[in-house]
Amino acid sequence: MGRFSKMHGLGNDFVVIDARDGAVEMTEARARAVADRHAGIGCDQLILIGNAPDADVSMQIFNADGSEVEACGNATRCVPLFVGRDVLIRTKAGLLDAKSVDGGASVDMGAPRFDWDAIPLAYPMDTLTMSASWEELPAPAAVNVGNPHVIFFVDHLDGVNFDRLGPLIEHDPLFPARVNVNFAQVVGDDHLRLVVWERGAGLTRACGTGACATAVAAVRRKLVTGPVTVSLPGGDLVIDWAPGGTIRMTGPATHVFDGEADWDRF
Ligand SMILES: N[C@H](CCC[C@H](N)C(=O)O)C(=O)O
Repeated sequence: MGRFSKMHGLGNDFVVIDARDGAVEMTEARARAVADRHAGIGCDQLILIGNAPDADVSMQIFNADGSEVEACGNATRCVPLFVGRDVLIRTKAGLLDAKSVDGGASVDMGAPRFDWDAIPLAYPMDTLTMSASWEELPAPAAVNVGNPHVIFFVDHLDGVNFDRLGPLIEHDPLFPARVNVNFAQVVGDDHLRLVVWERGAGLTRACGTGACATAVAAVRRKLVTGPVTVSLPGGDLVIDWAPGGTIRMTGPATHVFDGEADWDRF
């Protein structure tokens, strides 16, 4: 039997498995089965916390579709709560420093990347204003914050067909690793609204890396000045970034319940 915690960041929910005392073999199929909201435990992402030679813990991230990915902002804020102290976390995207704050955590998410082949895109392109468009959407920006994001700034979020445009863009061949699709509206000089269609998970109530990527793109386009409040359907995050620096994300983290499961049954 293995211990897990059900946790979430603004309603973006996770099954966090403790693999520090014994390895848990995670496959795409097993991650999908655990994440299944009818036949499994149910989550947007499955998080495996293990040991690391160069950090307090390691973190592996699996989307609900089973795909293993490099970064998850909302889950990163849950790790100090899960471990019980401030932690340095080894991830596929690098070392992340996560510190508990009242009701959540503040995380240094590292430096954003903008080169077309770092997003990645299938061919060279300006990533501040991409020479690509989808139906009525304006030309987007693209940012990698450990994982790939494309960001559309629209005048009004109401009326955007997320369920149709999200998967269409997620799977566009311009994005060889697929992409997280961010739909943003500027509501103040330090305030954004954001809805995210997540790669491998679909519409979620919040996306931490999406908030980071969108705030960075908005600062680059001079649409806002930092620190930026990003209002997602599940609540607000504060993102602080200036050109040349790393991204500081601050926001809630919630522990719901603990459980035990026999992972060989999934
Ligand atoms: N769907 C993302 C991973 C989870 C990101 C999100 N839940 C967050 O809080 O950053 C991807 O495939 O890159």
